Amino acid sequence: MFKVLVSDPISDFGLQQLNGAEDVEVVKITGLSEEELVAVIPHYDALLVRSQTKVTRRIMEAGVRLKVIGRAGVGVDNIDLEAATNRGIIVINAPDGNTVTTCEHTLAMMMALARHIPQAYAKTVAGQWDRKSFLGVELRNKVLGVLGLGRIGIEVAKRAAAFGMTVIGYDPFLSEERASKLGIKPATVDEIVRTADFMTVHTPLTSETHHMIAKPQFAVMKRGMRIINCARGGIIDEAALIEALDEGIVAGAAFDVFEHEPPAPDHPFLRHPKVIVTPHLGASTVEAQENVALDVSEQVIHILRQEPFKNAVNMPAVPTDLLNRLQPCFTLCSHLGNSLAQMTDGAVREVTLECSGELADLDVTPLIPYVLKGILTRHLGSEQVNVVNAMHLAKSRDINVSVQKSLLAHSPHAFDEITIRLKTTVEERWVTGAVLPDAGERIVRIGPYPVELSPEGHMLLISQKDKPGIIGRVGTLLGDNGINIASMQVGRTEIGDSAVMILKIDKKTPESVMESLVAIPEIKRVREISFD
Ligand SMILES: NC(=O)c1ccc[n+]([C@@H]2O[C@H](COP(=O)([O-])OP(=O)(O)OC[C@H]3O[C@@H](n4cnc5c(N)ncnc54)[C@H](O)[C@@H]3O)[C@@H](O)[C@H]2O)c1
Ligand SMILES: O=C(O)CC[C@@H](O)C(=O)O
Repeated sequence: MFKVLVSDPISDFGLQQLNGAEDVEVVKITGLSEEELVAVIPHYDALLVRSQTKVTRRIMEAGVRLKVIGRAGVGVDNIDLEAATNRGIIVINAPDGNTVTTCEHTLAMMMALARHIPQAYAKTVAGQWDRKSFLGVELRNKVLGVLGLGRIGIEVAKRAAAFGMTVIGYDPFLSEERASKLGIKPATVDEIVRTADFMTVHTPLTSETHHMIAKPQFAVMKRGMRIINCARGGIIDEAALIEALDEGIVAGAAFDVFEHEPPAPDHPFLRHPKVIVTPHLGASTVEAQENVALDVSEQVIHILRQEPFKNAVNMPAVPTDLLNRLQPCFTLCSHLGNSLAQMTDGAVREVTLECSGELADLDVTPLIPYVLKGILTRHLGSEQVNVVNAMHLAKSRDINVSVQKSLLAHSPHAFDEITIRLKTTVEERWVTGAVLPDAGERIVRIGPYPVELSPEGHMLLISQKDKPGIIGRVGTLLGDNGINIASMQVGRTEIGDSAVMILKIDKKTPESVMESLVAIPEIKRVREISFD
């Protein structure tokens, strides 16, 4: 039974799939301190959060069973991603579910700012009929500058056009072509601050976007600018903004997010007459909360059941079509990597993935973590290595990883082949595998020797001279020691040259038997290979 802890308020409707799963137990405990989370987390396989819970390294270190952290929303700045990756914990988010909701909140803030709605409301309900203090401005014919044209920024730009606004924008990943299709005029940050009437930010908070709008930008800003931030506190320098408001450079600001949340009671935004605020409500609609909860619940179940999943933040994104195409090869890659590591001596220096057949024309890099997981498990143990941290572990050990097109441009067979080459400090070896249409996973070559092996159980891999009588001697030796041979294959390249003998055996071979096998003069090397 998998245990899932939900530590922030998350839509019950959205959690129904988790609640209904027979193999999952969901526990909801909100408002826990770090200390309290550290105490309870060892019992859980998954943790589901919104933005309140800060998932620290300490919590992850205590989470000995923790496999996945699900963020019901977009931003993962409340999760220590590096710690998660190091510990092999998958972090997933729900990037699409709250896009429109947050875009609509941004527009609501922009209109409230243009027409002083919160200030006018406060005065009206306080009994004052003040029609003079709240002269607003129209959005029509104004220039809106959008910083960050991802999911939310683009939705904002589309709707702003309907108000008759001219939209200019900056995003390092926005091509001229896409911008023109969306009716957005590309501009630099400098051009935006100098020319826009309204400006809204929709970037993540990164070292690059931190204080992206600060003193130097306010110094050249168009007078009367109105600024909206429904993305992340810290993108706009709060102290510099207050100065710019007081100097009359900025006419008003609408903030949903703060550098520190919740802001201190004496935060200047909370009493500035030109600032309107909401308490991080951008994603707070029934629809968005259901969407994000449904998304993360579904993915968490997939991850716990070891099924293919999407939206991992600490793993490269793979398009669904490609994922479906590569998915049958994932375990094969782990098995190939694992068997190769067991047959190779020395410290791993280089790993190469070569594919033939249809695979040769695809981006097969998503297979690499599976190969590395198989290889590294031999030395680091299966508890320490998984597909999330395998790349990180390889990098930190200076292992060079590459993908090459197979020298055989096309597979000699009707199926795709995957070859893994491993170079260590002392030797280079390679194995080839395939997922056969009728038989499933198979190792089809060990080095140059053709074989057909299902990667399971225990095998003895014996390198020998191709001479008569050796098979009999090996069989007798194993039989005398009570080791049953389930099947045997022999591979050779040329008669009388070197050959390999692979014996599937029912149990592990004692060290003394291994020594006796190596003592047979024609046998060059013996390796036992076990699959979990
Ligand atoms: N207030 C809320 O409740 C709420 C809700 C949802 C999302 N958000 C936040 O809104 C922001 C945007 O979310 P999204 O879903 O659109 O994300 P997104 O990833 O789709 O878009 C972010 C865009 O920012 C761009 N970007 C990155 N660095 C930039 C830079 N230096 N200059 C200009 N552009 C840059 C990226 O290229 C990307 O296109 C995030 O910070 C997210 O956490 C807030
Ligand atoms: O959980 C929330 O309400 C905030 C969500 C928002 O900040 C996000 O990044 O998705």
